[in-house]
Amino acid sequence: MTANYPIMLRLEGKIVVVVGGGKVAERKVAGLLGKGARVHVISPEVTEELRRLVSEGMIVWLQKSFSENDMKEAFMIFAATNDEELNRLVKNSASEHQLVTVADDPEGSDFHVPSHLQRGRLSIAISTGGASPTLAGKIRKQLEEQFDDSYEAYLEFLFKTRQWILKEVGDSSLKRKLLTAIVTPRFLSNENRDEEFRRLYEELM
Ligand SMILES: C[C@@]1(CC(=O)O)C2=NC(=C\c3[nH]c(c(CCC(=O)O)c3CC(=O)O)Cc3[nH]c(c(CC(=O)O)c3CCC(=O)O)/C=C3\N/C(=C\2)[C@@H](CCC(=O)O)[C@]3(C)CC(=O)O)/[C@H]1CCC(=O)O
Ligand SMILES: NC(=O)c1ccc[n+]([C@@H]2O[C@H](COP(=O)([O-])OP(=O)(O)OC[C@H]3O[C@@H](n4cnc5c(N)ncnc54)[C@H](O)[C@@H]3O)[C@@H](O)[C@H]2O)c1
Repeated sequence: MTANYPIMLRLEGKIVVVVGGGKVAERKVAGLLGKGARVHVISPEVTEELRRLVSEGMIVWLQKSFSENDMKEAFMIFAATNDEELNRLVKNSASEHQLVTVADDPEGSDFHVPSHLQRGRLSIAISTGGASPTLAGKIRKQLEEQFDDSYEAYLEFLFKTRQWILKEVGDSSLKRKLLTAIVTPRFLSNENRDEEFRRLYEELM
């Protein structure tokens, strides 16, 4: 088996085409919301939830059967109909430069959607390479407990404080000590991180 290459994609302004409007399409669309993508759903029928998103202007629905022209501008394509042959046609109609995932053919897909959890700037993705999406979901739930909501504020502190250290601290040994110290329990579970950082800085200076 050839290993997959994991990346975090930025979809701002990109057109993402979802062919099919059923339960799977609905889940994939849910994962795309808030990522800046322009989502186009191509399907004669869509679920109630997808209709709601259309009426709120969150996604565009082309109420029709799939044709090749529908995906000319697409950066990324989800073939998610309940028709195996049609899903394969979608894959074969795409250019080599378009990323296509086929809902019922992991081996024939360019990428898989991983299970995912987000805590502000922290993003954790889990993939089983198509072996068991259920296991991926189970691991996500375990990680959601380990990395709880408090990580969002902690990551903001790390971001801001790291930027400050990189800009203000010239001495490379002190810089390394500070960057290591902020990633310890002393800062993870602390209400007054900024104050604690000032104390640490004075200790190490
Ligand atoms: C992670 C997640 C993301 C998302 O969908 O956003 C996701 N599937 C999720 C759930 C889920 N999917 C299925 C079940 C029913 C139980 C079961 O079959 O296990 C459940 C469980 C549920 O519903 O809870 C059925 C299923 N899935 C695929 C097939 C086709 C096949 O295997 O041939 C079939 C059989 C269809 C049939 O019955 O014929 C294929 C794919 N599903 C993937 C992703 C990609 C591989 C990811 C990986 O392996 O890591 C891949 C390859 C392609 C892709 O879609 O990108 C999301 C978990 C969210 C979470 O809980 O966090
Ligand atoms: N990848 C995954 O995570 C995953 C999970 C479960 C199931 N699946 C597979 O995904 C497929 C879809 O499952 P589902 O539960 O969403 O099915 P569904 O029956 O709920 O939806 C199918 C959708 O395809 C649309 N469709 C049918 N013909 C079309 C055409 N010619 N052009 C455009 N749209 C068309 C229908 O209107 C409908 O909206 C199945 O093959 C299933 O095996 C994948």
